[in-house]
Amino acid sequence: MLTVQHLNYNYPATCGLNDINLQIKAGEFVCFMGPNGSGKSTLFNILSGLKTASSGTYYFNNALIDTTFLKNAKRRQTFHQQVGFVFQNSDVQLFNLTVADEVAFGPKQLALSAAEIEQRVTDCLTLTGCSEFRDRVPYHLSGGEKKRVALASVLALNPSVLILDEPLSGLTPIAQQQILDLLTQLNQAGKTILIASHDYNQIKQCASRFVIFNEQHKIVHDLSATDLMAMPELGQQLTLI
Ligand SMILES: Nc1ncnc2c1ncn2[C@@H]1O[C@H](COP(=O)(O)OP(=O)(O)OP(=O)(O)O)[C@@H](O)[C@H]1O
Repeated sequence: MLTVQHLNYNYPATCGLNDINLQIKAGEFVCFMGPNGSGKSTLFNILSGLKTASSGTYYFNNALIDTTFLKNAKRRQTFHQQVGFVFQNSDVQLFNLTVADEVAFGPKQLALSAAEIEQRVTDCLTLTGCSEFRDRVPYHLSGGEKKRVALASVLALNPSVLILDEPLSGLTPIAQQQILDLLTQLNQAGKTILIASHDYNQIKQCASRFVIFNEQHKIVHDLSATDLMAMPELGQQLTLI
């Protein structure tokens, strides 16, 4: 479904990603871990089409996602429908005056009927437990509520892949568990989930695969949750990241 080959990304003064190779199949739940600045957000920006690689290739469902692909408005829109991105900072993502408008924003770009849009909004707010604050200003919500609204707004496009950049950071344990339960439910319903997290003990309850970066912006481990569980020393290292 997603194939990345020899991918590099260079910021003006520093390396962002260093020869990344990755293949992700539909239905996987993959957790990306690594020290601060190791490249997780940079990779997520590329996988979600917000940046393009400096070199190397990224294929989504056999389409090469490069600047030429992303310049085509129709293809770009279809791609963004299929690959949803929940940003690390919800305030960057939420810009509408009400929660309901926020969730309706994506479907409105798809030329759906008003009834279909309302149905999607209601369904996504229910799924994420946000119905009770549908008329509130997103900016005034708590961190956990904002995160669930951001997720609802992405789900409203019904993407097959969900990419979430540290969705648990800054949330209370209860809010974290709500997000994890929701992601598990979405994965069981067939969504492919890619998540960045610093909390191995928490994420190991739901991820089936772990991709670990090092400080040189390279992938140093790519292994199943089962294989990782058989490596207690590595598991211990991950709890310290
Ligand atoms: N906008 C930017 N301009 C210049 N350098 C950047 C920019 N964004 C990231 N970098 C650099 O690219 C490298 C990878 O950063 P990235 O944000 O992808 O790491 P990360 O693994 O997501 O980190 P964290 O866990 O702290 O979120 C780092 O060296 C970082 O300083």
